[in-house]
Amino acid sequence: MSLLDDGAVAAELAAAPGWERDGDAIVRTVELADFRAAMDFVNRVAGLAEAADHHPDITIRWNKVTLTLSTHSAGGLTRKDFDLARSIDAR
Ligand SMILES: C[C@H](O)[C@H](O)[C@H]1CNC2=NC(N)=NC(=O)C2=N1
Repeated sequence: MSLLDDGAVAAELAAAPGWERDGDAIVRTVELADFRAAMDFVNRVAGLAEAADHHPDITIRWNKVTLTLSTHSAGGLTRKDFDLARSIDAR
């Protein structure tokens, strides 16, 4: 999986509202109704991550879930990150 250059990252981000670049990663925080809803969301993300064999870093703070995506094997952002971001956003 090849790294996206800055222009390609900017174009992908423009089509992925809610996601922001943070260095070699993209980050999104989703706010749910409460902790249980946050856990349900995380479990849906887990299913998508396993299906894609691509796994976000996940931080849970009561009703807020922060997802951080980067392709560790490539050392930065690839299509895999944006493909997973889109599939998460479709839920
Ligand atoms: C063997 C397996 O395909 C790799 O370890 C996968 C698993 N999940 C992964 N997730 C992420 N975010 N980056 C990776 O490079 C990665 N590699």
